[in-house]
Amino acid sequence: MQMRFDGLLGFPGGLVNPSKETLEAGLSRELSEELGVAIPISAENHMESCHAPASSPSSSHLITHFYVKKMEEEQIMEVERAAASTAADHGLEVLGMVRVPLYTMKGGGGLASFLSHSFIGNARSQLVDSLLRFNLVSPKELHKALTHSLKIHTHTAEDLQAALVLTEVKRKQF
Ligand SMILES: O=c1[nH]cnc2c1ncn2[C@@H]1O[C@H](COP(=O)(O)OP(=O)(O)O)[C@@H](O)[C@H]1O
Repeated sequence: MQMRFDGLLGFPGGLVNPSKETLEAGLSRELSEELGVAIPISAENHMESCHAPASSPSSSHLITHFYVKKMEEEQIMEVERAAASTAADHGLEVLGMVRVPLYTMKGGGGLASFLSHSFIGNARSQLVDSLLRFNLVSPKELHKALTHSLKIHTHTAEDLQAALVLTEVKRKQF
């Protein structure tokens, strides 16, 4: 996945005008810009399509098309290297590629912690669905990780409150 320009986690991709190019050609183009390498995409890689949640008036008419492509570890490492060195969007639209930890540690580190971050649109559900569909994590493990994520989320809210108090003290000083 990637850290987007807006600080949210999401998948590489972008806007495609279907009257100008096919969805797969558009996705390959976007991947070249964001990952720095050409990755062929075919209709077989298509997983699902749905209306994008209306976060802004312009996004209310968008349909998201989700694709998954399996790659060898060496290919993934090549993508990671290119994404940080040759990708046109690096440091602008994309702040960095991130791997998804597929393990959960006792204290909730790993997948549970990863899933408690903030994601764009329904990217979290797309991730969970893919992990289940490709048997990368068992339903039981995922259930445990998500339950733990909810607990981490509560803790994060408390932590944010504490950080907010810090700014209040500073605000009164200036
Ligand atoms: O990885 C993703 N998963 C699910 N939905 C996404 C993802 N990335 C973007 N979206 C959806 O598409 C909308 C437009 O995304 P964005 O503003 O990032 O467009 P762009 O990537 O073409 O610049 C978002 O509001 C969101 O609903």
